[in-house]
Amino acid sequence: MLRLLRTSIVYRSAFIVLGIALLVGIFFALLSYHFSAQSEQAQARQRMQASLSTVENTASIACFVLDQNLAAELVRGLLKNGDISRVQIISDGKVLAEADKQSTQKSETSALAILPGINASNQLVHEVYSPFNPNEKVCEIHLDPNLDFIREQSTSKARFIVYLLLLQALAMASAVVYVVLNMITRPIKNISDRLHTLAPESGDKLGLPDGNEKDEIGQLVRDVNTLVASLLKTLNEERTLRIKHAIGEAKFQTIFENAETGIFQLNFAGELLSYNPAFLRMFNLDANSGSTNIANALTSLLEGQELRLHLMIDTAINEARVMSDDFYIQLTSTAHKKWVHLVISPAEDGILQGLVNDITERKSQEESANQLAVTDHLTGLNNRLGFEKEISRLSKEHANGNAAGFFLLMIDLDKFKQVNDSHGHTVGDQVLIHFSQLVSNTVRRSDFVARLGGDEFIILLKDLTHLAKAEEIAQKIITQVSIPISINDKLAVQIGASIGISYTGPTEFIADDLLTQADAAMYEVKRSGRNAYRVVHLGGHQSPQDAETV
Ligand SMILES: Nc1nc2c(ncn2[C@@H]2O[C@H](COP(=O)(O)OP(=O)(O)OP(=O)(O)O)[C@@H](O)[C@H]2O)c(=O)[nH]1
Repeated sequence: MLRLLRTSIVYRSAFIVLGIALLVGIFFALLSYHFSAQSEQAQARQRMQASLSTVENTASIACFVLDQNLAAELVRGLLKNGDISRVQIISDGKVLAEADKQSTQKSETSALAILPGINASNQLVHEVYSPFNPNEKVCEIHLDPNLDFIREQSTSKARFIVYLLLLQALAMASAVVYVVLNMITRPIKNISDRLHTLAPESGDKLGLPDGNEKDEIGQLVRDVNTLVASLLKTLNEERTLRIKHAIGEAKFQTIFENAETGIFQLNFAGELLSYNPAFLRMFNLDANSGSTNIANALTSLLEGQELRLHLMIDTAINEARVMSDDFYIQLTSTAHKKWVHLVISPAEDGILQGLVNDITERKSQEESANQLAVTDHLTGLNNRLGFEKEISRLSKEHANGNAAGFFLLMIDLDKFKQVNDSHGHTVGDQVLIHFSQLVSNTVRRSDFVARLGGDEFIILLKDLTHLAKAEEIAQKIITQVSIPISINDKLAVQIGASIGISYTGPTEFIADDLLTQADAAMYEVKRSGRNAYRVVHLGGHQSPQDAETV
């Protein structure tokens, strides 16, 4: 029952209407019962008065002559009136005649209780006057109302009204049920059933219920159709977007997986969060390398360059910009050094994204080009540019306090012009090549040899503080260069070398002084007869051990 009330508008509305009708009916029944009791009592009094009027004359005579029989007859006659329960005729304080109905006394209390508008005090007392003298009272007639009778009368009237009201309530409830069922519930149920089977994707719409086209239900159906159409449109748009998104994702996934460029994400500590296969290939890693090794691949493989990497990360985060730099990686599995170009940019919160490309080939081409730029094409030694770069590098090393002292030997060949003049430039070239090999074989691999131009050479004897060793090398060169050089086993040419030697200590470094003074020393040798060496005494500068001027 409760479930029906909860789930059915018909039952609920019928129940409510019936309940209200019953309450209203009970209220009006009580009201009508009260008023009908009042009116019944008044009518009873009128009827009693009417009965008295009919016996007025007879009573007057009976009292005047004190005829008890007539009085008794009168009393019986009056008692026939259903509204009267007891009759007394009293003359001069004595009861002339009296009679009552058996049940009157018994039910008086209950009748009083039921009928608040009627009580015993409603006794009707009628004075009777002499038939001959209208001013002479001869007796009184006391009539008690028959309360049971009056109650029955009023009750039956009230019951009739209650029945009528109940009938009306029932009729109203039925009407409400009918109206609600036919005008509200059934159309709504039809709409609901239709909605259950509706296939909006095929363009289905709810039909307008007959007779409801212009009312609220019709409006509801139109609104539902509009809502369904708009939902369908949104669903279609979302589906299209999802498909596009899926296609896009698949494309990007393919690019991500197949790209030759390493793509990765890392956190601010430089730990990898995600990476593509190209990234693993680039760093000679694979799925078996272990997650920790992979996560730390960048920082561990860029050993010695972590500072630059973290500087890139910090700048990318703090200045929100794209940072890039070249790094080399020394892979354990291969002997060769690999060069990578790293691009890092901030992505989402706490995450950076990056690209890494293998630039080993480009780097080696660059290195070849750089090498070519600093190489003397005839002898394969460094050229003037190479020398200048080396001096500049050493200058930085000294500035950082990372350098030891070294000797600079400025060499100019003696009588080389004659070779050219006598045997031609080709022979001169061969002499230059011979000399460069001679010098290269005399010094250590870590020393630096350059041809500044023409027949001018320079040697940097690095990490050397013993002048004796420098002098020994200078002397060795002078000795060896003075041995006639055989050209194609057909010709022997004789040259010599003048050498100026300067020195710089581990801390102080003035490149121009070093070169100028070595040059000056070399010219000094030239002036003094050639084919010898001279050591510059660098006053004010730290002198080499056992320094001396030769
Ligand atoms: N074969 C050849 N000769 C060169 C080259 N570059 C410069 N020369 C020549 O080298 C000579 C160098 O001149 P000098 O140093 O004055 O001649 P030198 O005979 O050695 O004179 P001293 O140094 O005074 O002994 C010149 O004749 C230049 O033309 C080169 O690449 N090949």
